[in-house]
Amino acid sequence: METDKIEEATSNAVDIYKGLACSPSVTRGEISFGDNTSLTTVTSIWSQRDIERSENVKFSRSHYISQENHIEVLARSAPTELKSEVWNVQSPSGKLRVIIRSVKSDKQDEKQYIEIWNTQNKEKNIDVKSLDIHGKIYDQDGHFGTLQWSKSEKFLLYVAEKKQPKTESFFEKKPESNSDSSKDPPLRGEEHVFREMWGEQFVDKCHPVLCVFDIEAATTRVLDTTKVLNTEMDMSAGQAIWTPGDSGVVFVGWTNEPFKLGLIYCPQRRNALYHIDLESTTCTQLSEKDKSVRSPRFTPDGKKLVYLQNATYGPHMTCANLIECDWASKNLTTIVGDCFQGEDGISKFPGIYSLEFPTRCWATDNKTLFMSSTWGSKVDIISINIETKTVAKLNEDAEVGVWTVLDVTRDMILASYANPSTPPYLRLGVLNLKEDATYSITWTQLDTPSRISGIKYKINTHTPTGEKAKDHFSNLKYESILVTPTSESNVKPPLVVYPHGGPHSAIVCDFMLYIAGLCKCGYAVLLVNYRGSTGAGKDSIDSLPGNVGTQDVNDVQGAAEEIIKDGNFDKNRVVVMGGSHGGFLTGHLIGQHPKFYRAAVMRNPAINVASMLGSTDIPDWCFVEAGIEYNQSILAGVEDYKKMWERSPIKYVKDVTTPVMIMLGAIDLRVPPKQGHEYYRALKANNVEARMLVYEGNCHPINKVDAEADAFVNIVKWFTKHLSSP
Ligand SMILES: CSCC[C@H](NC=O)C(=O)N[C@@H](C)C(=O)N[C@@H](CO)C(=O)O
Repeated sequence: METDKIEEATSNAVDIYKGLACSPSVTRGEISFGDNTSLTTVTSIWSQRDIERSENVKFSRSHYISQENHIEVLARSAPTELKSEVWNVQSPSGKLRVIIRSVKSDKQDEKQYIEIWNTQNKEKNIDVKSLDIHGKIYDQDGHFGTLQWSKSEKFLLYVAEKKQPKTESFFEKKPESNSDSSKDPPLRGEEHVFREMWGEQFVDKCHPVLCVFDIEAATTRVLDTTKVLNTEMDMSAGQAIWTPGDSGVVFVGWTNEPFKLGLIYCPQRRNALYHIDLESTTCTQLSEKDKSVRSPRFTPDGKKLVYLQNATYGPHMTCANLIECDWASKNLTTIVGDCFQGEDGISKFPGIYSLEFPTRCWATDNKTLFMSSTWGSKVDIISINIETKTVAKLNEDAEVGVWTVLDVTRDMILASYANPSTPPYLRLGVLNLKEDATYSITWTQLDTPSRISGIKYKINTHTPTGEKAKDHFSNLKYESILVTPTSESNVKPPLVVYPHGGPHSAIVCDFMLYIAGLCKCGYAVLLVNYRGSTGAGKDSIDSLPGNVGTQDVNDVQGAAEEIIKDGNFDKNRVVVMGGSHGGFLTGHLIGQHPKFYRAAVMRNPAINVASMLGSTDIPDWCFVEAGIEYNQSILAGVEDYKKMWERSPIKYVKDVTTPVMIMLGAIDLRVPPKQGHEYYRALKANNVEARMLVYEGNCHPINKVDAEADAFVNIVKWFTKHLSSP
């Protein structure tokens, strides 16, 4: 009986996952205008899981739109699969396009090409290796990657790996003396020197440099950014943009010394904004010292430069400030500063929580920009007027979900919208300037949304109560999202409690494959944005470091007990799952509330912060979240290790009775797999049922198509097994 039930549930999970995995996500969108200004083209790039090929397939779509009186979709192109495109960027005039193509040979060695296309054909194709001046061109990695046309359309600006000298063994036969010794001789004995890279998922990114490609000459110049005023700066460069008139480049520079910390998901790394003049090659720092900056953008008239900034070190993601640099005077002004929740809760503007501005983000007024920003448990479109320093929310309250601004040009805005029951779809809007100098948007759906039936969701607001209100941040509110199956059955669905990772991130009302899948399998899912999550004010974020393992655990448990008290769920059919810091919280929840959860699943869990310190690419995280101020010269002492252990789930493993399934990415550099092994051994030592899955070739997210699919079905199987047993 029980086995049949498990088999049936597993088979059902496979079918449900296969169906939902076809939902594509949009990665880029661009509005363009042909010669005929009445015709507008929207080009979008999508990514879709292909389980049979076990890869994410990329494809493009086009919508052809008339906007005579209103926006009307005249035609849609069929999806076209994009093979091997790393970048695809149209020139400012629309007459040219550059594609960076990466082709793998049978021997799996990768070749890259710079392709220049006009509207008829491919004009140029350059083998990057033949330039012999830099390594691999960086992709759109969200931190370094850049590909920009100069306004003149004669040059390209991109980021590539710095060229490395050739190396050879000490024992290599020396060349004949008459051979050409002018070439750089290979360095002997350097083959095995450790080259520091930028951590998790950036293992091939060690030293990015800025490159300017002359299209006519088909030659590249690597910019020297080592001399900042009179100091020698060994830095990694990225996020580069042309200055007005193409006379220089503005870029973000990360110091490589004293050592590199993991960069992905960590926009608090110490860096600065620099300007290099292409004629004099002088390099000057634009931004304040000891800050973390990102996403520089010039106004269309070139008079102002804006960028996002927050404190360095400390919580890895926090409230960002919008800084304006007057280009003529280089004077800096804070346009939007830190925002706090205080007594008003999350209803008022909580501050800017975003990794970047859209590539094009300005209205034609040269002073209003549009961007997406996390606001509580959703993502809204906000406008920021840099003249009046005012912020406004653009999307209607009724549409609670995730709005992503993809492109803004000629007072048109392209965005995608999604929510837990609706995969992302495109909306094109016209910006309408109102009398109060703010904007409204008239939207047109470019596609009919493919809503998934049987799923409903709502946002709940929580305030710490009772025993859980003992900490001195108990005035701060926090949210959860309850995603529920809408089946007519009067059987109460089992509840999955799901704390997010980070901890300074947020789960938002997006379309999430696992959550939709669990819901279609009959589970309700409670996604908890505990205090310390982004999108709820800087005071909320600052409340958590030093209190992990208690405050966040109490918030998740408090939300779960509140929801169960409403009577819609059976308190004997509650399970818990989480990844990374969410796995950390899962361990705490089953250790501190041992009889509350029937089963648990952890993905790459942080188990023992003390033992993680020496092997993670984010040692700063171990200090900061344990409440210890960090800088890169700090060395942990006994008391530091004690504090880290005290805050870790391993401290409570002796009280765990809940069966646990651990899923590990074998090449995870963020939370090394040995963390999961440590917990697995401790559970087995205490005769607690434990199952461990190790996914070779997977990093911290475990998001390779086959691994992600396998993990989902194993999760459903694990929960079914332990909810079926008495
Ligand atoms: C975007 S939040 C994660 C930022 C944090 N980075 C630096 O400190 C981090 O990687 N934390 C992990 C321990 C973690 O919980 N990661 C989350 C979110 O990426 C996860 O679900 O993997």
